[in-house]
Amino acid sequence: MPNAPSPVLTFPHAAVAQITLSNPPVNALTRPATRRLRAVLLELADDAAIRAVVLTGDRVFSAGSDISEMPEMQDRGDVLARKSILENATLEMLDDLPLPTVAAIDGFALGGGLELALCCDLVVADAGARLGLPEIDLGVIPSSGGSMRALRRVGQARAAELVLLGEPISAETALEWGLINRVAPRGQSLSVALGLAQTLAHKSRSAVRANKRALALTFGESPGLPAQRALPVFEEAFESADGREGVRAFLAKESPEFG
Ligand SMILES: CCCCCCCCCCCCC/C=C/C(=O)SCCNC(=O)CCNC(=O)[C@H](O)C(C)(C)COP(=O)(O)OP(=O)(O)OC[C@H]1O[C@@H](n2cnc3c(N)ncnc32)[C@H](O)[C@@H]1OP(=O)(O)O
Repeated sequence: MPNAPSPVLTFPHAAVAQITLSNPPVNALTRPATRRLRAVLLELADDAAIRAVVLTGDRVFSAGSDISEMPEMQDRGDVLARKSILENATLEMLDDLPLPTVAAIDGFALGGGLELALCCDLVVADAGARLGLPEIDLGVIPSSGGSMRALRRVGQARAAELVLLGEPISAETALEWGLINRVAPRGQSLSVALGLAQTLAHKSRSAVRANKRALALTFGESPGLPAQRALPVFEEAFESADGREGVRAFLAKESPEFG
């Protein structure tokens, strides 16, 4: 998808929209891409012809937030605050979209990439894909509700393993844990996701909305609210000596030396 602004919006089937993260080589999530995703979500929410959405990545899903953007934010709290608010609001928009959403994960979904995928109603991963929340190895935490969304899906013990060990898990383990819905044969996650989206596109629009709202209410509040409460925790870790060391070391391709 040369030159198309990421994420790229296409319409593979009648009533189905496909959003493709496209920022080679790892589809790192940049602030411009976040703003574009917001615009795309607003467009789809108002498009009566669209009845289901698939979110995927070009070749891989995403390695998470663009770490190269981070040093500036660690020096400028105002930029960090704007980024955090923008990202949380964007993920909540995806969470609350009045359309069924399906994530198709190929390669890996790490950090903010997994946080993004977990905002979708259903998640399909390619066999052999890797999913994780490795922010601890940068000296920080998932900042946009990934911990809370993972906790809702897999429970305390396994969510703690994801965020404290920071080690990616396989698609098969993610399915066993209840983090995702389907493991597709290699190379088929997108086609499986599009198949689910076509089925969902034939459901009652109002009943889909009501069922999404009922699921969200079951937990008492949108995952975005605890994420907002956790923002000070994220910002403190992000601006700490270890947060700076984690980002520095990654960009320098060195092992971090945490305090
Ligand atoms: C459409 C946008 C919507 C946005 C919606 C809102 C945003 C939601 C997110 C909000 C989240 C906020 C808090 C979240 C924070 C994070 O996500 S922190 C980042 C977490 N991710 C990681 O720690 C992964 C780091 N990368 C890796 O582990 C590996 O690179 C890999 C992905 C497993 C790939 O490994 P490998 O195949 O060996 O290739 P590499 O050589 O390591 O990498 C290739 C090049 O890509 C660069 N790169 C990799 N990851 C990132 C990254 N996250 N940001 C920026 N750049 C990255 C890497 O440096 C290499 O670059 P070059 O050396 O220049 O080739």
